[in-house]
Amino acid sequence: MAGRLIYLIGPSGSGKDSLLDAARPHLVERGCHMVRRVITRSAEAVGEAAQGVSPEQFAAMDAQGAFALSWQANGLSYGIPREIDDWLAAGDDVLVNGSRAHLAQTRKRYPTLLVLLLTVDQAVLLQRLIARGRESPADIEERLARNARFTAALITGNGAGLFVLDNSGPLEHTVARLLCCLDHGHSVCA
Ligand SMILES: Nc1ncnc2c1ncn2[C@@H]1O[C@H](COP(=O)(O)OP(=O)(O)O)[C@@H](O)[C@H]1O
Ligand SMILES: O=P(O)(O)OC[C@H]1O[C@H](OP(=O)(O)OP(=O)(O)O)[C@H](O)[C@@H]1O
Repeated sequence: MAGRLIYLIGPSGSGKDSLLDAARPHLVERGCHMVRRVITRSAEAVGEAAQGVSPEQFAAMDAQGAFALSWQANGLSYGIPREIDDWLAAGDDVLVNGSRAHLAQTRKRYPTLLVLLLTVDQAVLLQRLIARGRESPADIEERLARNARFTAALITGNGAGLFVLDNSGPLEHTVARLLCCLDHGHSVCA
């Protein structure tokens, strides 16, 4: 039986990378894979341990079929390596750091995917983006505007198969709720 694709989405700065890092040992324990994304962001940029490539390298990898999923956002290209399909075919769960804008296309390819929407209060989000110090003030403003366009529409329009995880509080609470959702389903873990 195919494994579950778990698609973690949420605004930049909501804590997706932090959550993945904190949950990693628990996910590994459950046999759930995580994958390093390929991003046209310099390797020096603070943040997740992504594989940084040039736009030309990304285009070449894409053309060779290196990605199960790929998208553009925030002036960058993102790729999810195709090895996730081998894990899913082997019956293993896979958790990926996804894109809200790409959700509809992802659903077409993986109709049974489980969507986890990480949310955080907009004021908290601003503080976290500033504290992270990765983006310029203009880029932060752009990310906040993008967030405002998405979150409400996602919650109202995509009820089925979409679990909301709030990360405005301590990260340990969010990790516990994530694991509860994966182990028992959302209704048990409200
Ligand atoms: N629950 C939390 N409480 C406090 N700070 C957090 C929490 N979750 C994440 N952060 C901080 O917020 C910033 C953005 O988190 P990050 O994981 O990079 O978000 P994303 O991957 O969604 O862009 C980081 O500086 C991180 O340390
Ligand atoms: O369509 P959206 O939901 O807005 O997502 C667009 C991209 O932005 C985020 O990456 P980003 O480069 O900001 O990395 P981060 O998540 O680590 O901040 C997210 O992981 C997506 O790759």
